[in-house]
Amino acid sequence: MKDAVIIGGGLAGLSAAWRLRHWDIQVLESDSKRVGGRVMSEKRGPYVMNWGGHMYAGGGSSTMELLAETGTRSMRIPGSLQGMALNGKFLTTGPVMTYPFRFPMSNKGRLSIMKPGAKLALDVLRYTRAVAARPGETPEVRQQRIYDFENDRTFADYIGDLSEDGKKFFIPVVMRSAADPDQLSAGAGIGYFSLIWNIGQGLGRAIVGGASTLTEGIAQTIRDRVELGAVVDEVVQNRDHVVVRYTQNGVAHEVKARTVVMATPASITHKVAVNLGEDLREALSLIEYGPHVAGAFLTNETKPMPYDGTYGIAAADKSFTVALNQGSLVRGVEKERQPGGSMMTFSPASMGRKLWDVDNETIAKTYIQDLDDIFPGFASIVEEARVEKFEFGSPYCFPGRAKLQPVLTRPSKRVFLAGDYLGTLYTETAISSGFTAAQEAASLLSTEQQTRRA
Ligand SMILES: Cc1cc2nc3c(=O)[nH]c(=O)nc-3n(C[C@H](O)[C@H](O)[C@H](O)COP(=O)(O)OP(=O)(O)OC[C@H]3O[C@@H](n4cnc5c(N)ncnc54)[C@H](O)[C@@H]3O)c2cc1C
Repeated sequence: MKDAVIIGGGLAGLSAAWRLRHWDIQVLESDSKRVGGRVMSEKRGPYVMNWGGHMYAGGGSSTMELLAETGTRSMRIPGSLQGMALNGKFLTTGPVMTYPFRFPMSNKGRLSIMKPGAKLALDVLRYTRAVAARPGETPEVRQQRIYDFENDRTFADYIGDLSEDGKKFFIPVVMRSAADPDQLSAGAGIGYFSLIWNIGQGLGRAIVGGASTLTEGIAQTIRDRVELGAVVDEVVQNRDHVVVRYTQNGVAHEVKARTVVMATPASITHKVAVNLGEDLREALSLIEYGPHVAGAFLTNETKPMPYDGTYGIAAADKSFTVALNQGSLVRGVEKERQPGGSMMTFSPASMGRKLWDVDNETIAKTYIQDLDDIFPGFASIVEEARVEKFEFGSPYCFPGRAKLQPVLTRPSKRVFLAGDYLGTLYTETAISSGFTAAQEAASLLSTEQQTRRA
């Protein structure tokens, strides 16, 4: 019997595995080629091509703890996070509040942005005050308050009708959540503006050598205990052990464990963990994810580019909502501009759904064309391009999500849940929930070990 079986080799599962590595563990990952899940990057010389999570939490976070424990280096993301391309102009500096006056636009268009902009600015202040950490409270209490903020209506209901210019300005920001404005809660939408306008607060670091350095590094440490291509079909919790059934290379397997960490997306956990409490299984079935389609482009320019010095570039009227200059990480440490670069684009929510059935090569061409519209000449410098699709791109906070949180996070017996759907900070939630699940499993294992010895 294993001490712990960890199901899912994404960031949550690997964080749990890392903390449980001194026990007799096994990690079961359905992908037959790689661990990492929605963390996916590949190195190309000094550059990194990236398709998944790219911005990580800083000081005081579980992410920083994991990076320190695993000896993984990170850096503050260099470059502006507030680039924006609209109506043929690219802005990258100055307060975002001044952008409506600096983009080419009719006065009527500008005026139509002012009213929702002012309303949002006030509510961002209210949000920032409401969600600030309070002395003595646990992270769980704060998390519940974040979910509770304006959780009774959608962002579309909150913001009301927007002009065409207003839509270009506000909707791409909200859609980065992987939800459309009529799916996302008003509070989560306001939270996104708080994140963007307060620039980098929360997630502002990058992993040196690419995000997969972290996930592959952990997998390497526990390599003989990671099973790839192992699709878990059923998890049954019993009084003193858990039975895990999985299929690998067409062969059915069964493994017994004292504890299990379920670090799969919520809908898979719902399907597989067949005898968790009914209310918990129902809560799992209600979690919503939006898709992400992501493109990565390695470039071979030999001269400075207009986006040097900018990391995040919001785009309106394009096939992606945001372009992320991965080359910025090299720019931030070089003395002289070196040749080459790396760009990432992504299309969340309905934009991703629109591209879902289009073949990846065509999507890559569309992305390149759109990047070329913003940065003329871009198409001629692309050396390598690849698109990846993520069905469970990101979980998002919808109206009513807040009331599921107590059920999802209540203490369990032997099956402990982990994954980004348990909170609102994506990779940071994945890691912290992995740590919590590992701690609960280790605590039970230690108690039972002492009982057996006694
Ligand atoms: C394009 C994109 C950009 C993003 N950008 C950011 C960002 O900048 N910052 C940020 O913080 N977050 C970002 N995210 C989100 C972030 O990547 C995720 O929050 C995080 O990686 C989730 O980790 P996880 O372990 O919870 O889930 P996953 O990574 O989904 O891991 C779950 C694992 O379970 C495996 N699995 C599924 N079913 C089974 C089964 N039946 N049996 C065994 N294994 C199974 C999967 O293959 C997967 O490896 C982004 C995501 C995408 C797609």
